[in-house]
Amino acid sequence: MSFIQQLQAAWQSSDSLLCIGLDPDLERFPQAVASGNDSIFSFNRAIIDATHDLVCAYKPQIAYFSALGAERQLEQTITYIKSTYPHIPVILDAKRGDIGSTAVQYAREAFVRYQVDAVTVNPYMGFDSVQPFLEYQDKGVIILCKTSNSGAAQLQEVELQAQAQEVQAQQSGQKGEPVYEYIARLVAEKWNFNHNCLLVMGATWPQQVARVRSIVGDMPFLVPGAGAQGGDIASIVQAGQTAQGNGLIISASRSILYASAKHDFAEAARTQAAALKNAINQHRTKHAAAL
Ligand SMILES: O=c1ccn([C@@H]2O[C@H](COP(=O)(O)O)[C@@H](O)[C@H]2O)c(=O)[nH]1
Repeated sequence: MSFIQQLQAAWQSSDSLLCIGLDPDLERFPQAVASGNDSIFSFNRAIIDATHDLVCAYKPQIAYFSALGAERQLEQTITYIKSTYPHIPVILDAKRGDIGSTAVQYAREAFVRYQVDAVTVNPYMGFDSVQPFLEYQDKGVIILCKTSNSGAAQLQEVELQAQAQEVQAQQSGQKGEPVYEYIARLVAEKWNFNHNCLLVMGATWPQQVARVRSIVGDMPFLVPGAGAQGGDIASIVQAGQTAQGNGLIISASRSILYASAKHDFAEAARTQAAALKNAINQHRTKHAAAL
């Protein structure tokens, strides 16, 4: 089964577009969890068990594990999801991008070592840096397009103009195409030959999400920035959903993981996740509960 098919099945069975980001930060763990062995895995497992019926995906961010030398606990977390809730796709947020020979190793790291279903990739170094990922036809390759952070505008909003037309365009005051739109077009028209590409579109940019939706058709978007970064749920769902009422993997990490710093953290995470799932569904034109 391809990643896109797996995602469609997960959207349908969970009736949810919500993804929970697994960004385990020891300093924010409840004391009883932080002091145990394998505390990162124990924390993640409690969150996963409390929320598995509310999500269409989980998204571990690799830096939170590798910074502590806790790759073993990342493997344990992924294996736990795959063995206990095999219908839930796992997205590794790694934002890899390097020359082709190194990209081959990054793709192996994600898809062979960690066995995840999809990985985030930075397109800045061009096609040869993304190609090794695209060759894993049944895996998802989620390419940064318009990221959720405020600094994203510094590069991704820069307007491009074809050189021959540049002077004419400047004279007429005509605007060029922003970099993020160019990336969206490039991915949709040239890189998606295996039908395994998705785009990262930050929840903090609803206008840009609507614009890119009009360029790439039904290509799914990973939408980080709901929750702690303040992305507006109504605007993002209205801007990004497809005619089928899906097309979005809306991700939140800290607002769910750290809803409580006490012994009831997993229960509090469930309450937050359920509220976010329901808020998203309120703005979907079509979803299972409404049919
Ligand atoms: O554009 C992007 C791409 C990735 N991220 C990642 O998502 C989570 C967001 O965490 P919150 O606590 O929900 O803010 C984090 O792992 C980022 O590395 C992003 O924020 N924006």
